[in-house]
Amino acid sequence: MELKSLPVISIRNLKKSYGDKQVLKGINLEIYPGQVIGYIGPNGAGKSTTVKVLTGLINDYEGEVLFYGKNIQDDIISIKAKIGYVPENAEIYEVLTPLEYLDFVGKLYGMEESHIAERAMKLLTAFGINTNADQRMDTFSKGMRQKVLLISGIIHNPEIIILDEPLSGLDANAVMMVKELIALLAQDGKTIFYCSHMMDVVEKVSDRILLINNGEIIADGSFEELREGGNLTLEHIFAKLTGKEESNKEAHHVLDALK
Ligand SMILES: Nc1ncnc2c1ncn2[C@@H]1O[C@H](COP(=O)(O)OP(=O)(O)OP(=O)(O)O)[C@@H](O)[C@H]1O
Repeated sequence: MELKSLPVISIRNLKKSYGDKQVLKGINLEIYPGQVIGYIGPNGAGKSTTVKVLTGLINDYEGEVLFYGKNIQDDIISIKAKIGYVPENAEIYEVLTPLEYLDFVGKLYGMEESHIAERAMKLLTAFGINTNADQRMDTFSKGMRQKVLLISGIIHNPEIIILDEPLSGLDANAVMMVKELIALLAQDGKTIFYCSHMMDVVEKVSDRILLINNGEIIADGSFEELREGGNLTLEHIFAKLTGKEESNKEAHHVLDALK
């Protein structure tokens, strides 16, 4: 893995607890420009909690998080302007149209009004929903809403893009398009931090995969490195490293419980 210049993000001994439950147990990471990080782990492992720390939504943690060498706690406003964030289960203002919503988001990022409308229309066209630009989003399908959310995360052309399950609800064509888009954004020098349970997608789009389990990073490397010369899929590597190779047995237990 080629490491370029200074890290965009440095996480040092990050710990986070909810009450007396520690969910991040001392995470250390350096993330470099242009990297596509696939952040994977079982349900409840701590992925969304990490993302919330990185996006400034959680600030009662131990350890340090630096963006371009600056502590995020010291300069969260200017750091937020450089980040595009697509949250999992985001609330979207459904009574608005995509153009109204994107205008609102663009203004939050300090974009010029004329610039927002032009870029929003281009992005809506690229995602194939330009004909719905003036339609209220409470009439939208799940995938259409997800596309608007994705657009709202990149409309200000951020340097760092943080995606929490961005493909949820998207059809196969849109998934392919987003996969290609992630690769192009990375070629363009953007740094991408991407949480997902879709192992086949993570395997293809990430140049570095981080596996978190019980609040600790237990694997860090390219797909080839994690495979260690073997021919396992990422799904198998995930099961092996998280000690869940018995999904077959678990499925039988569920069925037994119904009898
Ligand atoms: N606001 C909260 N209050 C208390 N506990 C929380 C809170 N948010 C998350 N947790 C707990 O922290 C742990 C990590 O949750 P987190 O959402 O980070 O996991 P995740 O890896 O994103 O999981 P998933 O894959 O299911 O989305 C879980 O045990 C969860 O119950």
